[in-house]
Amino acid sequence: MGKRNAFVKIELRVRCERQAFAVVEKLEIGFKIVEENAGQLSCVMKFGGSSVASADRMREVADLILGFPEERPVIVLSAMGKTTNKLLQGGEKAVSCGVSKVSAIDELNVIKELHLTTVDELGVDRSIISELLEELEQLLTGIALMKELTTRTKDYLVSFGERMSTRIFAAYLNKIGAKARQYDAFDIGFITTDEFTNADILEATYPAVAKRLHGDWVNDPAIPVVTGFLGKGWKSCAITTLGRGGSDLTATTIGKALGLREIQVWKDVDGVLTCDPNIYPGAEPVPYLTFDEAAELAYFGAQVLHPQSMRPAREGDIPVRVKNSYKPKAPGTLITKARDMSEAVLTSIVLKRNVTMLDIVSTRMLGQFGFLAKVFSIFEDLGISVDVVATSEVSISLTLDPSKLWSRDLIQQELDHVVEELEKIAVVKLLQHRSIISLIGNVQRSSLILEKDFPFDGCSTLNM
Ligand SMILES: Nc1ncnc2c1ncn2[C@@H]1O[C@H](COP(=O)(O)OP(=O)(O)O)[C@@H](O)[C@H]1O
Ligand SMILES: N[C@@H](CC(=O)OP(=O)(O)O)C(=O)O
Repeated sequence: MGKRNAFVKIELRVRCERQAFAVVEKLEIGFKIVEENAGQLSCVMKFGGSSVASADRMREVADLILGFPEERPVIVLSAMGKTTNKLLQGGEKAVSCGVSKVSAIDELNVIKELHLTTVDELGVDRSIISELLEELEQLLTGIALMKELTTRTKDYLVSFGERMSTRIFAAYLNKIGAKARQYDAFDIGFITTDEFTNADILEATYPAVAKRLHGDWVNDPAIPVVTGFLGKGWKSCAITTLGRGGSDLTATTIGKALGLREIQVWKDVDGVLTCDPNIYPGAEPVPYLTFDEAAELAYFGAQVLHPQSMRPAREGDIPVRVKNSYKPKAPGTLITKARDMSEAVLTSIVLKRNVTMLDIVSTRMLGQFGFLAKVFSIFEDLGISVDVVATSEVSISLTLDPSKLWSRDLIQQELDHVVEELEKIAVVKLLQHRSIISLIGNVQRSSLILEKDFPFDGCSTLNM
């Protein structure tokens, strides 16, 4: 089958969104085409908000990228600094401030100031973001008029951060003579579920993104600068986001889509550390991790990586390197499929806060079968995912996974509903605002880890 025909077929499938993710064999054609041309775009470099927080930082990041002339990277950027938080805070204020006060919202003015100053300091044209800034103010006015901020509107609102940072950075690269092209992820095939604020990437994304980025590169090579964090809902066709920190997932998705050699995520720390440096400043970099370890770590609360971001990298078997954009020479952390575990004992300690716990006890079920099945079918019916579970014959203690919700807190209404349903079969105790401390270590040596961390006098040696 000719290359062109193959792409036409894939495009038809992508357009027909309802069927798109069911046609796995078509994806293979897409990957083969990319493989034929391997060696062109070589890696992904993702820079988080702290790495592109100002004009100076953008200059440094540009120097860093151009300091690897042998690479032909795809660049993925987050919003500048704390822009996403500011957009959300601005949106919340707009709900209650009244239409006439929108232009005075502090957060709107801070965002305008930051982006216009950056544009001016980098010497690029203000016109690349002026329309977006106007559209942002109009959106906030719309929110003020409606007096509501839905999750769909939230996603549209926060998209301005990445849409502006990528436009500014691509314009700057062009200005200094490194030909670059800006892309909005939602326009190049990032197709997601319609779960606003926490959408999942659908399979149809991979061939669509590969086709667009690879096709443009072959026709007219220019460094692609892609918005992290954003997608397009497959039913709604509206802008979606991949959950907080979702630009890591954008990067690994592009890495897999194009079958690239390496995915680099550049942060403001020396890689993945032994624990959160905000809790223990003595945390040290972990040189090597497996995809599974990194996924566990992210899932159980290490803010450094998006919980879903390891999946595409693992599926594509593409190494992920976590590096410090402030200290590019630091070795960082290399995440791969396997590593030498012979010396590994305890790799990292992770804290997950604001966890909701349920103690479910039913003595009526003693000696009966089906208790666990009944409990879990309630969670299934209510669409709530369970995190950690400990069971005995008549009781279950479990924690609920808050990661599917923007605020990382289950909303009270949902909890009341769960408890109401469970109380039909058991006595239920709800414990909120708990924490989980997870030890990510070598499972083969778990007894040694427990012996060292929890000596039998009952005193934990954990120092957190
Ligand atoms: N185990 C950990 N290792 C490294 N950083 C961690 C860890 N746990 C929490 N962090 C925090 O994660 C931050 C980096 O993640 P994030 O802010 O999402 O980066 P970026 O915005 O640059 O992508 C660090 O500044 C650090 O404060
Ligand atoms: N800007 C988004 C997406 C993101 O990935 O950001 P960062 O890379 O700065 O964590 C957020 O703040 O969630």
